[in-house]
Amino acid sequence: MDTISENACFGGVQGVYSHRSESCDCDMTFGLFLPAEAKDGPVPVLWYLSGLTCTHENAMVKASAQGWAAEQGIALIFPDTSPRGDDIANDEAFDLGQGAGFYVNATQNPWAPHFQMYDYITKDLTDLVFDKFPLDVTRQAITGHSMGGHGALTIAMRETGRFASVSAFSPICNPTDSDWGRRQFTAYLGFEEDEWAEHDASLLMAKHGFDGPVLIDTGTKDQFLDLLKPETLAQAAAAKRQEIIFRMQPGYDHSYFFVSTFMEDHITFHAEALYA
Ligand SMILES: N[C@@H](CCC(=O)N[C@@H](CSC=O)C(=O)NCC(=O)O)C(=O)O
Repeated sequence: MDTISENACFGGVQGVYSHRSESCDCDMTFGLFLPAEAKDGPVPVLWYLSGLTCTHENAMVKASAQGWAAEQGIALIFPDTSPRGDDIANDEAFDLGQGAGFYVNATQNPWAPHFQMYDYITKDLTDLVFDKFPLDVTRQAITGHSMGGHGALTIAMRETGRFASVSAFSPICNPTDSDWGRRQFTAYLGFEEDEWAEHDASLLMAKHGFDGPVLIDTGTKDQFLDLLKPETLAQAAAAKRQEIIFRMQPGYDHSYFFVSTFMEDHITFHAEALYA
C-alpha cells in the first residue's frame, strides 16, 4: 500500500492510499478518514460507496461527512467506483465501464478481467483496511449515493451480519427494471436475468430484508427519479415489515448539495447502531 496524501482534518486525518487489488488485477485508490479517537484504538467504520462518474474523491471533498464522523468518532472509507487504467476496458457512456462498476463481479468480456467490484469492496479492500488501520471489524455500517446506494443496500443485505445499519442517498433501487441497471447487468453479467437478482435492492429486500435499521433519503426533485424507482423498494420493505426510515425530501435533486444536507442525519443514524 502507498500513501498518496495525509491531511489533518477535524482533529483526525484524511488520507488517500493506493494498493494492488487481486480481484480487479490493477492498482486501486481509496480515501480513509480516521477520527482523533483512532490514535487510542480501533474505531467503528462507515463505508461510503459513490455513484456514477465518481472516483474516491467526490464524496471525500463534497459530502461534508468528516466533521460529523469526527463528532461521532467514526472512520469513513471512500472506495473508487471501478478499476481504472488505459489497458482496462471502458465505454464512451458515463454509466458503463470506468466510473460505473455497479459493485458487481463481471462475468462477461471485456469486463470480467478487471471489473470485480463486489469482491473488491467486500474482500480486497476490507482485508487491507482492517489490517493496516485501527478499525473495529465488529462495528461496521454502510451507506452510498445513487449507484453507490445500490451498492450499499445490496452488499448490506447479502453480507449477512456484517453491517449494523445501512443507509442510502437517492439509491438506484430496482436496477433489473431500470435503464440504470438492465444495460449494465447485461454487459457485466450477461443475458441470464436470474443472475441479476442478487444485485437488486428491491428483490433482495423482498427475499431477505436487512437485519437492522435502514434509512433512505431521496429528493422529490431528483432528475433521475424514474431510473431510481424508490417506490419499488418502499413497497418491498413495507411488505417485508422491514425496520426502515424512508423519506422523500421536498425540493432536493440528485446532487451532492442534497447528500451533504442530510449527511449529519445519516452519520447520527449509523452512530446509534454502531454504539448500541
Ligand atoms: N454526468 C451525468 C450525471 C452523473 C451524475 O449525476 N453522477 C452522480 C451519481 S449518479 C448515480 O450513480 C454523481 O455523484 N456525480 C458526481 C458529483 O460529484 O456530483 C450527466 O451529465 O447526466
